[in-house]
Amino acid sequence: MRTRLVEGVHAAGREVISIYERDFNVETKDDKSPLTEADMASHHALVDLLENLAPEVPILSEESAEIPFATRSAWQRYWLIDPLDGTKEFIKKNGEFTLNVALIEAGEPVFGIVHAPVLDATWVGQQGQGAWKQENGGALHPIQVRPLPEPEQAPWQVVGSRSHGSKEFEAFRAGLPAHECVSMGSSLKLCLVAEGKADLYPRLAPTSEWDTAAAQAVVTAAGGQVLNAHTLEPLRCNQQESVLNPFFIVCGQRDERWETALRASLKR
Ligand SMILES: Nc1ncnc2c1ncn2[C@@H]1O[C@H](COP(=O)(O)O)[C@@H](OP(=O)(O)O)[C@H]1O
Ligand SMILES: [Mg+2]
Repeated sequence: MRTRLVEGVHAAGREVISIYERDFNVETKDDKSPLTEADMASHHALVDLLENLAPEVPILSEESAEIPFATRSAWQRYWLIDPLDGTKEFIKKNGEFTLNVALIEAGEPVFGIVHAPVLDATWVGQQGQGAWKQENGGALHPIQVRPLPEPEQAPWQVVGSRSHGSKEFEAFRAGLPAHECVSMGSSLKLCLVAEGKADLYPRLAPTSEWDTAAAQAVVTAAGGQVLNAHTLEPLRCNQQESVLNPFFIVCGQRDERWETALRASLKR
């Protein structure tokens, strides 16, 4: 099943690339966010894939999200997909966009695939099994989060959005010890933490559950955590009518030094 899912997501990625490499239309959705032909092509390819592989499991996609909470709150397990995360990066043609497929069980992302077709990289995480990365057509290899370095050994690596910063994010950084900040689009930021290339991704700005679920499964299977920035409890899906996430932070380990900076940034 895992192999067929990864192959299917790669096939959807090839459809996305064929649109990326030519001129494409950009529409504006009701929430003012952009939508391209590629978002819809990927949505249809992924829905076909999942309906073929597991017809009994319902699907919630960013591009077909009008399912009332009264219906989906009864779902014990479902697929949650973001066919194209980082649409702004897709339009800017910087390659920093991803296809995202998560399996949610009782609100918890237990399996996830994140695929970046231009970068030819895929991350997979499965609860109880582990996390892996595949790049440049090679085999899947195991990944894990890294221990938080002591600041005198190496600066912490902090990742932030390329297109959606916030004053809370800047306030958080101001309270940290020595660190470097890298900007990146889409769910790739969570994957950087999962593979031990970054230490923290504070997302102190809005996102939706489909933006994070697949990569949360990768991060947690790699030994890290995706925590509500206020409660420091793991993010859960499908708990309420709104699909918006709370502000959150992605980390390898909890540590009093960044928790103090986080509390201070949220009080301002
Ligand atoms: N005001 C807002 N409300 C909800 N989600 C938002 C938002 N502004 C940005 N996002 C989410 O942030 C994602 C991009 O994140 P980043 O800036 O880290 O690349 C977008 O994904 P899409 O590209 O799938 O729409 C979008 O879902
Ligand atoms: Mg998205």
